[in-house]
Amino acid sequence: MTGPTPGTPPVVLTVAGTDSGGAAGVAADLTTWSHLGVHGACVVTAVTAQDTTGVRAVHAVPLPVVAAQVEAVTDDLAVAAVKTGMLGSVDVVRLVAERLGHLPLVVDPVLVATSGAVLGGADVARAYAAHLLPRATVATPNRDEAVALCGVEVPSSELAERLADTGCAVVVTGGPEWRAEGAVAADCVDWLCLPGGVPQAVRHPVVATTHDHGSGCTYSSAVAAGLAHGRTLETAVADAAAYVTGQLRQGSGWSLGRGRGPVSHLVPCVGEYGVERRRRSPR
Ligand SMILES: Nc1ncnc2c1ncn2[C@@H]1O[C@H](COP(=O)(O)OP(=O)(O)O)[C@@H](O)[C@H]1O
Ligand SMILES: Cc1ncc(COP(=O)(O)O)c(N)n1
Repeated sequence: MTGPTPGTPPVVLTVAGTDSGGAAGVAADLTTWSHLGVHGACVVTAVTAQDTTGVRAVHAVPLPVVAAQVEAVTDDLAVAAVKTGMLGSVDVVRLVAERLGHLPLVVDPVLVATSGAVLGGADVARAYAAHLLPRATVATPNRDEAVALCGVEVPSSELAERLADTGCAVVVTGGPEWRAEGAVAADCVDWLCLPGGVPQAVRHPVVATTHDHGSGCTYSSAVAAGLAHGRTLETAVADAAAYVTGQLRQGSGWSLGRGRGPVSHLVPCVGEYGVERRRRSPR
């Protein structure tokens, strides 16, 4: 059997919702992947009418249409990694677990938007814990989502440790903790824990910005790109933090929208922010 032609990019699939404001969801995933040298395929689970101030309406794509998109992609393309964003229903969580759970899988358990809108209820949180986290390579909840998944308010390091007991690696991201403290700390801290391991702090510089809508989607997509390029989880997580920090910095002087503006999805500023534009996979 012959492999792909040299230079052919790995394929990464997002299963996620759309954000009409272009900050989060499928838009964030595909732009991140175009910067990080992977080809992005997309299965749309929900259409949201959303801007920087909130979510006005959600239309769930019917389950058979979600399933047909999954089939169309997997029948034709060699998917190297999958990333999930807003799944929105118990049925879609189960579908992803059944049809895509055998692939390298980054699960961003989207339950609450930056604006506070609920994008997945308690039943969806339970379905993630029961069906999807045990099959994931890594889950990347923010602190609020980790609390919803665990059902307890404990420090982020402990949330990561508890969730890793479901069988996947976990990164509890730290952006909102920093915002809640109301003061500008020097570092953002994400907590990484491997199953059976000890939580490790992944630190990166804080960016003072109100343009952070979509940062969680951007981060988890960057992790999936790293895995698709064959990097270790630790390297993929560190690279993703560097990437999202650069994109947050690039948009920090912007004034887009009346709420929390989009994280920059423009091409990374290579020299200024120290972010490599593209690293070729050694295929
Ligand atoms: N102001 C910030 N400065 C630097 N990094 C940030 C900032 N806000 C979020 N991040 C980083 O962005 C990534 C996504 O985190 P987070 O904002 O918690 O996701 P979500 O959008 O799901 O709430 C994490 O690596 C987090 O540390
Ligand atoms: C369709 C969709 N997917 C994901 C998010 C979460 O992103 P954020 O936490 O930045 O609001 C969102 N708001 N909308």
